[in-house]
Amino acid sequence: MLQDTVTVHGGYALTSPATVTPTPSKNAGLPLLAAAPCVGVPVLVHSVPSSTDIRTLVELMQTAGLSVAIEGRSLVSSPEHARGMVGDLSSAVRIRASYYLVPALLGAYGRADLPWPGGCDIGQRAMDLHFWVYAAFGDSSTTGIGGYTVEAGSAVGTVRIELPFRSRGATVAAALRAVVARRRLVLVWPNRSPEVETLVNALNLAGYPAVFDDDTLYLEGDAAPTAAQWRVPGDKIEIGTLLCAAAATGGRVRIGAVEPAHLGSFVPALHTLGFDAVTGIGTVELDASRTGLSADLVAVADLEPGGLDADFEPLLMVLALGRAGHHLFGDAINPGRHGHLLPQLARFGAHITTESAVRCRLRGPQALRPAQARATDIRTGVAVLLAALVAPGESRIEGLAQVARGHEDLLGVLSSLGAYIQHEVPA
Ligand SMILES: CC(=O)N[C@H]1[C@@H](OP(=O)(O)OP(=O)(O)OC[C@H]2O[C@@H](n3ccc(=O)[nH]c3=O)[C@H](O)[C@@H]2O)O[C@H](CO)[C@@H](O)[C@@H]1O
Ligand SMILES: C=C(OP(=O)(O)O)C(=O)O
Repeated sequence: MLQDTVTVHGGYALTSPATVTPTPSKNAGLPLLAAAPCVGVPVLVHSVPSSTDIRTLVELMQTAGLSVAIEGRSLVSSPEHARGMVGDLSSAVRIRASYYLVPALLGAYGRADLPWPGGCDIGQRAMDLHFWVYAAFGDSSTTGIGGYTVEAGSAVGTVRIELPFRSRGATVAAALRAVVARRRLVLVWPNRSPEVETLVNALNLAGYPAVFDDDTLYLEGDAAPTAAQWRVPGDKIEIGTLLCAAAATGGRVRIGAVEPAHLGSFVPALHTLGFDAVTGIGTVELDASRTGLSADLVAVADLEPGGLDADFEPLLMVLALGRAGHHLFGDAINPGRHGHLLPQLARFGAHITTESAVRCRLRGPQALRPAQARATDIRTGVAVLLAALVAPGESRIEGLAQVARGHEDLLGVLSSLGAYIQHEVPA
C-alpha cells in the first residue's frame, strides 16, 4: 500500500544505469479512455497506467454502465453501450477530466449529469467552452451549484466551431461529441498538444479521418468506423521530471520511447539553463557533467502549439533555483498553482518573488536546505520531491496521494535512478 509520507535523503546524484522507459501518461491516457466508448466499435487501449485519476475515470465509466473493462494493462471497450442504468457518479468530483465523460453519456443515454470537475485545487475549472461546444451540436446545458446537465439535441450536418483560445478540454469535447453525434467537425483554434494529437491519431485509426490544417481540425465524425487498438504514450511530464532530477542533482539519465516533439519548448528551456539535453530518434539524454553556462530563463505556460506545457513549469522552477540568472515563471492556465507551489518551495529556503498570482521571478543560484513540505497537488508534489532530492539531508514530504493521482510509481522510478526515499510506516 502506498504510504502518504516519505523521507527523502537528498544531495545525491541521480543516474540511470540503463535506458529508462517512461510510464504511460495520465493526461494522454484520459482522453483515449474516454474516447473508447464513443467510437462505436471495439477498442483495445494498451499501456493504460494505473495512476489514481486513470482508475477513477475507468470506475466512473463502469458505474455509468459503459462497457469497458481493464484486463492487465489494457482497457477493453465494446460497442454495446449502456447496461441501462447510470449509477452514482459523485466521485467524478475527484478528477478534472470527468468532463471527458459527457460525449459517451450523451451517446448512451442522451444526457449527462455530472458534478463540477475537481482534482487539483489549482484554480477555477471553468467549463463554459465545453457548454459552448455542446450548444454548437444542438445540445442544451443547465448548471447548478453542485454540477451540470447536458442533454443531447438532434441537429444534423457539419458543425463549425471557432474556439476563443486553444482549450485542451474543449477540443477533446468537440472531437468526441462529433464521433458520438456522427457529424463532421470543423474546429478552428484547436488545442494541438501532444495529448490531443494522440487522440486525433487514435480516431484516425478507428476509421474517423481527422487532420489538422494550420489552425483548424477537420474530423469526419460521420465516417464508417473500424475496430482499433490504441496505445497510451509515455508520460512527457515524467520524462521532464527525470531530466530535471538528473540535471539538478548533477547526475545522468537516458530515456527511451520518447517522442522528442512532445516535449515542446521544455528541452530548449533546459538548454537555456546550460544543460546539454540531447534528443535522438526516440531518445533524450542528459549528462550534468557536461553543463555549461546558464542564461536567464523565461518559462511561461502557453497553450499555443509548441508552447510550454503548464505541467513542466514547476519542475523548471526547481531546476532554475540552482542555476545562475534572473528567471521568470508564469502559469495563468492553472491560476491557483503558484499559490500552492511557492510556499512549499519557500520551506526549502527558496527565495521567489511574486509579481502576481500567476507570475514570479527568482535569481539563481540558490542553495536549498532540507524541509518538511506537502504535495498539495500533482505538480507541486513532484516539484517538492525534486527540491528534496537536491537539498542535502533529510526532507519529509507529506500528501503523496496527490502525486499518485498523476503517476503510477514515480517514487519507484526515481529510486531506480538511485534516489534514497523511505516510506513512513504508520504507527
Ligand atoms: C486532464 C488534463 O489533461 N489536464 C491538463 C489540461 O487541463 P484542462 O483540460 O483544464 O486545460 P484547458 O486547456 O481546457 O484549460 C486551460 C485553461 O482554460 C480554462 N478554461 C477551460 C475550459 C473552459 O471551458 N473554460 C475555461 O475558462 C481553464 O480553467 C484553464 O485555466 O491542460 C492543462 C494545460 O496544459 C494542464 O495543466 C492540465 O494538466
Ligand atoms: C493538473 C493536472 O491534471 P488535472 O487537470 O487532471 O487535475 C496535472 O496533471 O497536473
